[in-house]
Amino acid sequence: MKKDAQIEANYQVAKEKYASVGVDTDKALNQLQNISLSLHCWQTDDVTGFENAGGSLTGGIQATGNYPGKARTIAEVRQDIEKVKSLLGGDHRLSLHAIYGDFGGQKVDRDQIEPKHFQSWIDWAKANSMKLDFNSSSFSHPKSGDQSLSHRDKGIRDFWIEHTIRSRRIADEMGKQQGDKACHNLWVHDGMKDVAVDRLLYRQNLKDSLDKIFANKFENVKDAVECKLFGTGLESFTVGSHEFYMGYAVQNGLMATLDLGHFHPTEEIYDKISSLLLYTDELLLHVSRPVRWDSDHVVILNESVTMLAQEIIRANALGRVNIGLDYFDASINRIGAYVVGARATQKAFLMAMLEPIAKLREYEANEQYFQRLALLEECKALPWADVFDYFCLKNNVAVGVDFISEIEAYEKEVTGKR
Ligand SMILES: C[C@H](O)[C@H](O)[C@@H](O)C(=O)CO
Ligand SMILES: [Mn+2]
Repeated sequence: MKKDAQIEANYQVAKEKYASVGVDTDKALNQLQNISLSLHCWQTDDVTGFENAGGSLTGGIQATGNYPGKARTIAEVRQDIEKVKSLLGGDHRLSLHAIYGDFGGQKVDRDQIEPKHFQSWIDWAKANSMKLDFNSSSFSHPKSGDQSLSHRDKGIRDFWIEHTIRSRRIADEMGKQQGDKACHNLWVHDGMKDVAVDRLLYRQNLKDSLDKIFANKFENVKDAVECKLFGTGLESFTVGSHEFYMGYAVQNGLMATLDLGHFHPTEEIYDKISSLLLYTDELLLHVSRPVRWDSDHVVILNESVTMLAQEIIRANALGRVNIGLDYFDASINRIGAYVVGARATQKAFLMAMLEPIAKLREYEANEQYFQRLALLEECKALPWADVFDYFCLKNNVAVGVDFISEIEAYEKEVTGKR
């Protein structure tokens, strides 16, 4: 049998198997088609950007490894993203950091960035049927130090307030031109390496800076604030903790950003979804993979991601969750890393959408807990991978392991020559 015909035949068998437990695979495929991941531009170049290409990455984050082929120019970042896009079914967004502006070789400081520095991105995104999201960048700058928006020095705080207001304005312009609100994510690394005694002061400063930043509403922006447990070199105190930002988001009608790597090592973010969504309209996710710390390993189909997707689908919250990716691995082929993580996220959502949720709910309501557990276990072995292959086939993107050779060819022709 020809390969495509085999995929179709496998899908028909899978469809029947799922139908026997009350699941409509065609419906799940339609839902998956409409999930837009926000691809993070920084996987292409190890969070370097175009403001200070020779500078080091600061702010408690690290991209480890030195695999050849890192993107060095805007053209190369775009070329890589176009390649990634060609290997993913569905329509996806791109999340840009403020350091990725098209500065035309000029030195433009962070408190000077303007929408015009991102116009070529807006045009490129439009030409590639992508929508944009945006992030202010507090790291890798002489004024970053250990604190930015919470610094004791008002001059430093004002610099970062100006940067963040400008970043929101850029997101607004993106949202306006693409006819769809852009998510703006605010994460700052602020903290201390050793015991802090005046935690309240720094948190008051951060709150005051946020009040100034969010004093204006931008019509085309969905604002999010991202907490963190700690950064490297800032292990003892993080000003923007989960409680801090959760309180701020709820009080001010913003989104909280949940990054899988920003919590205690055994803490899972899936269980935060149904609590947070009782108090905020929407959420932003940073799908990542922590290994012992916020190491930003490539996302794989692990329990944290499958449980997160399940919780979102079970809570009927797909329309209230913005799904961003956030990992950067410089030790393996970067495009391969990008695609593995994005596909793993799509697979997790598909698996969640293929759950026989009505039956599981019925068991739970009847206190039939053995039956609930048994069906959950059986679901793991249902042929979801055949449904995913069919999704790729229908989208005309590489099926199964075929994307490996496509990425090898891209390495040979493009990234390997950089
Ligand atoms: C580039 C960063 O990873 C990103 O802005 C932020 O979301 C983060 O997760 C920092 O740890
Ligand atoms: Mn993040």
